[in-house]
Amino acid sequence: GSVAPARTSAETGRAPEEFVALRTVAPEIQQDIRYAGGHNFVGEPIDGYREGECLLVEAAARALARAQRALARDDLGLRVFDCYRPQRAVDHFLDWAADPDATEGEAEFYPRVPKDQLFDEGYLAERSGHSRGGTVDLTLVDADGHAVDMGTGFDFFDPASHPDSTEPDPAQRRARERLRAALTEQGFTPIDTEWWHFGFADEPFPDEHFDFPVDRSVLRDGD
Ligand SMILES: C[C@@H](N)C(=O)N[C@H](C)C(=O)O
Ligand SMILES: [Zn+2]
Repeated sequence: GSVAPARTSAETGRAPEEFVALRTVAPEIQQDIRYAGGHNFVGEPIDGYREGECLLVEAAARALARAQRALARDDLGLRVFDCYRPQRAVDHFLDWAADPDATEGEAEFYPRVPKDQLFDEGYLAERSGHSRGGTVDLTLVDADGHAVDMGTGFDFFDPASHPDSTEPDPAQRRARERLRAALTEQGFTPIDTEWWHFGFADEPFPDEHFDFPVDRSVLRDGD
């Protein structure tokens, strides 16, 4: 008999088999998945985050595990804020950006850049590398597991968060360079606007933007 064609992720609502939970590959990496809860620039849980769990393509997860091991030799570690991001979450960001009355997060996250410029200025993307499963937002933690001071916080959309900004003090700038070195050594590429954002260069799905939910039950081993 004939073999049925493989059904796509869009048809099944499940993740391609390349996706894993970072927790299973690198349980020592801290996770604070901000879009699963209300402490983010929108001020509410973001569409598609059924749980606060870092999902990534396996090659990127293993590269992060190597970065974590290298940093541990200097009593440092990693904390991820976002990993795979469904397209419906990006669409939630777009809807939020179009609503001039939704300004709850302005003081904490974008006090100097008007929200209608966040996409044009490169702080948000209509088609994000996060939806391909190889991109991460993350910071350093110290030996006590506390976040290292990077000068600005995660998702502080502002020129001071540009990795090469001269606004942070020397220790903060060194911390950004340490994070950047740890990630680029393992095959990740930084961007110009956000010190916390890195894309895995050798990604298996360079042209896809997935929309399955953030939920371990969509993974190959999740049922
Ligand atoms: C929203 C922020 N955490 C981020 O990831 N920005 C980049 C540009 C993106 O949305 O891909
Ligand atoms: Zn990002």
